[in-house]
Amino acid sequence: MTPLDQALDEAPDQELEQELRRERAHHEACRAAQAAMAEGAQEHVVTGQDVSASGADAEVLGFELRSHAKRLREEADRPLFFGRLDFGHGEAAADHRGQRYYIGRRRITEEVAAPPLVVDWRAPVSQAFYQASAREPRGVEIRRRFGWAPWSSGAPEDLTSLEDELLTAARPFAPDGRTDLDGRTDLDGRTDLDVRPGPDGRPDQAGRGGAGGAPGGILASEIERPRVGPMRDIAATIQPEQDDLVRAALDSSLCVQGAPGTGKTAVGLHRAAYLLYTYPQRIQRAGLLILGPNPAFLSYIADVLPSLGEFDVRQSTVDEEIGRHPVRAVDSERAAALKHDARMAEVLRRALYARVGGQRDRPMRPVEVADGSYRWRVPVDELERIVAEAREEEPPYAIGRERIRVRVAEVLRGQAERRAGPPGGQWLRRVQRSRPVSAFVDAVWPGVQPEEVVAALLGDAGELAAAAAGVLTEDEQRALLWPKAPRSWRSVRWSAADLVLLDEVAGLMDRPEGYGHVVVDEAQDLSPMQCRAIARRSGFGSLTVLGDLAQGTTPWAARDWPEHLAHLGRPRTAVVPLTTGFRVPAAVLELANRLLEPIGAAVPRARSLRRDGELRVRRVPDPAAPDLEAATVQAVRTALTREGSTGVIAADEPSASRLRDVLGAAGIETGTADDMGAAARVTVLPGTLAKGLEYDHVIVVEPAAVVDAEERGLNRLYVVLTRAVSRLDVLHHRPLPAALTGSPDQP
Ligand SMILES: Nc1ncnc2c1ncn2[C@@H]1O[C@H](COP(=O)(O)OP(=O)(O)OP(=O)(O)O)[C@@H](O)[C@H]1O
Repeated sequence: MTPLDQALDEAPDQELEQELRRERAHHEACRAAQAAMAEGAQEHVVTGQDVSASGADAEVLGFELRSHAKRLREEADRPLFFGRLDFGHGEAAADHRGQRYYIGRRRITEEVAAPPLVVDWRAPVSQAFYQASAREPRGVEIRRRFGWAPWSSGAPEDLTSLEDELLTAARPFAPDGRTDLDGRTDLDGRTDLDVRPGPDGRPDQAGRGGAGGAPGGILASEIERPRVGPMRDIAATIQPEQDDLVRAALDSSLCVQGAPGTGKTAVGLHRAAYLLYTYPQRIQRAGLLILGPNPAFLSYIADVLPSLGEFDVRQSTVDEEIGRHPVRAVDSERAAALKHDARMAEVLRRALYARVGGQRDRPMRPVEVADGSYRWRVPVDELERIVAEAREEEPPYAIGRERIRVRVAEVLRGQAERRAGPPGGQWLRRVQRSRPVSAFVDAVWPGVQPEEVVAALLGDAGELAAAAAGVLTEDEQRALLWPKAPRSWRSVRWSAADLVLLDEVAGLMDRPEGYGHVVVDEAQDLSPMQCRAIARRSGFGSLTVLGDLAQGTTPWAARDWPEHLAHLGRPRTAVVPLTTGFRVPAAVLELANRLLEPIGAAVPRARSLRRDGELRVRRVPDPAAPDLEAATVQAVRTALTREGSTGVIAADEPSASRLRDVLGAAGIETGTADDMGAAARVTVLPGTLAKGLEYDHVIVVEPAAVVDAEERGLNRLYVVLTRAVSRLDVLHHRPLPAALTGSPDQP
């Protein structure tokens, strides 16, 4: 029994009604304050435009204030809080003794200096809302959760229920955890509901790891609500072990190994919002980047941060980040795998630095600079020393060039100084840029483009052999070589994997400006070379790495975290498991978990919080359907009789588009994975795009074809089967993959 059920059981209805009325009144007050805040922001827009110093300033300031005002207005009809904390009077309550706080997505105040009507969920005091338990109440007497009628933009919010957990009891609980304590609480004379500690009378239900037990009523209905459209935030129901990750300090990098549906993506996004709130200066200066696997996934998660009040976060894919050129060529599987191999980093480094020192057939000559009636001269042995030293220091390539220039000029300055006293800064700059010095720099440390280096390497067997000696076998070198050298590096048609190589070389030349924090989702799928590209972009910042080794589907997917984290430049990062599943119902998870052994990934299994799911496995033809297409139409029609979204997942794009046609012919409107905004309730997608997404009802068509479609087909099937929130239909004509039926209790 949930606390609310219990409360309803024992508290007279009118008492609950009265309490709801009081809370609605508080919400009205918050609403009014929020409207005033929005109005204030609007006034700032006007004054901001008037007072700013220049036209350009006015434009920037005006834009920012306008967007802030607009955001506040847009949030106007959303419930403004989801929780409440009533602190007790004991020592543990510290500064919050006797205080009551409402917790919401945004801070709301009547005036700047007044205590807030609603505290931001990310504020330090709000942490108790997520972490306090009967075992460790953190000074909290009552934690209240609010249940709102499903909210949709434009409709007024409606508070329909509330649920209290009594964390500090007046008398000790009985040894079996049950108690007949009344727990009557009277805070400020405002709360007079009879509430008993925890569901089942168990005081520690809300204890740490509470997510492993049966969730309470409001949490359960949040987890089990039907899904429609894009992903939503979980600020109201973050679980303690998720909260630990969300609130980890900015300086520490994290790696989360989490089974499907354990909330990795949700944790990553809420962590981003937390960091922006907690370290505004550091993060806003350096920026925060969220990396996802593909545009369909990015459009699925796009609304979460804005709904938490954060609009200025870059959400992108690795391919987009390193996309210096459009992709206009396709590699063989072998060549692509080699280009993504970590050994390429060394080959490229050698290829670039092979240019340093000048050409062997052209001996070095002294550098001579004319200066009025003088002629200054740097002899060859000195020049050789300068180049050797700079090379040994291994600076980024572009900096190496400047170092040579400065040091040669320095020798010349010494000579001039001995003759005529210290020359000025202008003299030095002129010498540094003089033609003989520049010609020397160009000869011994030539300026190059990354494209030039990569094209020369892949287009010339001799150059590749020199750079890859002892690193790649001859056979591997042959697989990498282009069939014919391009006429110029400017005309090369680059493949996706070539862009990774170009980024590596660009990174050797200049360190890219890094982000303050990068959240990397589906990180198991990155290649070592992609990991290096991310490491370069987070040099002085930290990383949140989210993934699941069992869901690795690329040819280069990670098989263990420590090695992968080393490629990401964070070798000693702790790997934290998440195992409580919030998406996939137990019956479905049990089926999917059968794949874990044949997949061979050493990962902890998920335990589902959901008991409500349905799983149907149907072999076609059967009396009701002559083939898979007819069975799919039937399954979709049944799915449409229920609430929520439906995803039809086929092995590849040709089969998905055929199913789209068949469903269209049957009068069923369908959408594709990347049009989140579309009205269609049915999405048809290939297995390759299913990663990270979820649908209430999933229909998997021909699992054996999913397995056959690619090298890591079993991993792909594991991903595909774990997309279902409530119901999974498996339709097959071919026998099911043995890995699924292997266990005695066949589906
Ligand atoms: N604490 C929570 N309260 C309510 N819902 C939650 C909670 N944690 C996760 N969820 C929901 O569970 C679902 C799965 O979460 P999410 O997509 O973040 O999992 P994931 O680990 O990234 O899954 P996958 O590996 O399959 O991509 C989402 O709908 C998310 O909103």
